[in-house]
Amino acid sequence: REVDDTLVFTVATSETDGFLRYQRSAIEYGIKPIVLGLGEDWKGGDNIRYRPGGGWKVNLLRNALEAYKDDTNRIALFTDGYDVMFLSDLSSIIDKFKKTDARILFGAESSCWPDAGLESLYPTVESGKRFLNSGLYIGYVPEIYKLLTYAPLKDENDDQLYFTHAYVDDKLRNQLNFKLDSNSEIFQNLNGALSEVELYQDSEKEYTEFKLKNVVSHTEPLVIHGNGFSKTKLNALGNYLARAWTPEEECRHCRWGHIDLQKTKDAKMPVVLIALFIENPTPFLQEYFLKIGDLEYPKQKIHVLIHNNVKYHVPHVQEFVEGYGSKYLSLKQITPDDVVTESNARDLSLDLCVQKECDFYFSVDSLGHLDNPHTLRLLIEQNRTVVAPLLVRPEKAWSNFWGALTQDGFYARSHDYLDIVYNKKRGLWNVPFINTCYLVNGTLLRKYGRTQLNYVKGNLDADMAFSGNLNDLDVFMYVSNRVEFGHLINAESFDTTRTAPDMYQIFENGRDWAARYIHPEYPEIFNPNKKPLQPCPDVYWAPIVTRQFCNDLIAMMEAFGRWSDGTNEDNRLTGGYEAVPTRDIHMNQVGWEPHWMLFLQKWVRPIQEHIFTGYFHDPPRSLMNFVVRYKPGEQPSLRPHHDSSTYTINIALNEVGKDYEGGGCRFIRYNCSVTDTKAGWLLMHPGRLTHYHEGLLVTKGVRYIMISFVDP
Ligand SMILES: O=C(O)CCC(=O)C(=O)O
Ligand SMILES: [Fe+2]
Repeated sequence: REVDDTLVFTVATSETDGFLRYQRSAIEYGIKPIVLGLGEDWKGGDNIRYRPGGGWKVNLLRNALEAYKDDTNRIALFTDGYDVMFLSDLSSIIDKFKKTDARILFGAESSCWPDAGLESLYPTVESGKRFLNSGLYIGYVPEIYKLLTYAPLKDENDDQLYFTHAYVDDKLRNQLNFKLDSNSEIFQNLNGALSEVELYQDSEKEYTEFKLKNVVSHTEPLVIHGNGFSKTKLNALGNYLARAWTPEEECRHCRWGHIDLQKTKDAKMPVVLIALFIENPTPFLQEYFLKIGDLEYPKQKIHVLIHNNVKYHVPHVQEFVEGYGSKYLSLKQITPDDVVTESNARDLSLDLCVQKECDFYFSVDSLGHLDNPHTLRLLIEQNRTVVAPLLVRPEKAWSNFWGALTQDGFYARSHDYLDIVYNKKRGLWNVPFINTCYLVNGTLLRKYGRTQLNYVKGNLDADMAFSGNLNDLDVFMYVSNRVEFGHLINAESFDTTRTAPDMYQIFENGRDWAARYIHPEYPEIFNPNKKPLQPCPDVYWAPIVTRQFCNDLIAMMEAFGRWSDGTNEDNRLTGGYEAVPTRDIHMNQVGWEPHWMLFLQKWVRPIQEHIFTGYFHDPPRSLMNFVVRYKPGEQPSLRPHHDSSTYTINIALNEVGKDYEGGGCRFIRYNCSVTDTKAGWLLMHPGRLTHYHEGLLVTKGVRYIMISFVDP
């Protein structure tokens, strides 16, 4: 049959990511291209725009067609191999070709290249594109053979120019019945036509798939060519086309090449170099390291390199190195004292990976929290040259990839960016820019030396330089959101001149703040099967914050140090007078009032609503929020009083019996005391009338509590 007799040719010297995509699209539509040049050195010259370009392609094809040159009815289809995808089966392509009545049909484009001087020789067209592109063509073998032999062509000469000369020669064009596919009935060259193409869902077949339509010519092209500067667009379209992603089956190309390591013995697992970069002060760095340490992957297969550029973080790095360092195959540190730039450190880490004969290179910046301990294994199993786990700032549209680029290489939003970031679509996405965390196959590092693959490119930041260089090398960068991998930290307002700076991160990094500072048993108070603890009548008792919270809050106050003097005069208050003074520091004195108010709203108010039912006040109001210090010789107790509050919370910040002796709170009307307070637990009680109370005598050590008079 005609379809079976049709010869499909491409030229590819190596199996680049683009070539694999080409082959997969061919398999999808049952097309079996003959690949010319595989494994050979490229002999087609340095033709960037039409790579792979060059006369060599033509000469290879001529040799391959020699045997068929007299087959009058045999058809041959030629496509480039690195930047092409099939969008349909061969019979549709042949049907459309036959309708053109041409014996040779080339794809068309809007610019006359490489010799713009030939423009005037081109015949005009009724509609569509006027100029020839040599990336895609089809024709009957005898005519194609004549075209390939009409003049001599050197390997390094330009093939497009060669074909153009033939086309603009009226006699030869007519003799060969040589036409251009000006309206993209079959061939869509993307360069210069980016705004003409759209994806659409074709639901006519057995199942829905994404197809391409040209909205200018109203055609549905069957082969697409991401020539020249349009390759990022082809990469974006390629996430859907050729059934890579379908509405029914979602990410079909996720399964291509996927490997399974779940049953692989530890000793057989690939060797990974994990490169950790702390380039700027970063909140929640201890948790970042814990998550690295918790990755479910044999540490005996992991080399670690840490580049820390921040003095403030030296103890955090040290903690990780002491806790985990000896478990890894090796661990190397570049410290702030070494004064190595980010790009240099990153380049060095690639070199180290090669030196260590790594199978994979895994880079994780301090902003990337890998909450999923399987991340490393899952990314290896995905089996791509470069793949990043999607990381997003919680609740924000800020992520570690860009879906599209502007002309000058900066961020542009792609049509599906938000769908991916919000996980409305899950899959594996070929994108032009990634950062923060990614896995690179070690073969890539061995294929390209550090002069080609590195973190330097003009004045660009290291991450943009790396992505730019990968783009230049035609290496695909995938980002995966097949599962949740983790999230991004926001370090924009992190101020390490403060004491306990992470405590101030409740707004920017709320999720991490809560994970570190909210007591893990906080939710228990809402457990319907449990009765809230009530040590005295209408005095409730519940865990709310962690020990770290308590320690950090004390540290903040002690670093500030200006405890009130315990007299009745208090110029911090509007009236300037305090009837029952304590030695204390207010939250607003350490710049922590807004943070505390959010804490009251998010974690204290729900307890109040749960316990004292029917009272609602959201957000809670509180003018008096302070830490009290009791100690013998200063102020060891507090005389009986009412609080000016609807309800009061009183959080113990340190431990009786360890940090101090005595202390506690006595509710006089009930003759009931809470003396076995627990650090991180709050007492909640009404402020007035019934709950007349006093602070009991501290006999030894220092007692700290945190007080708020809510809704005064
Ligand atoms: O020492 C205590 O636990 C009570 C403190 C108190 O009542 C207050 O600061 O208003
Ligand atoms: Fe009080």
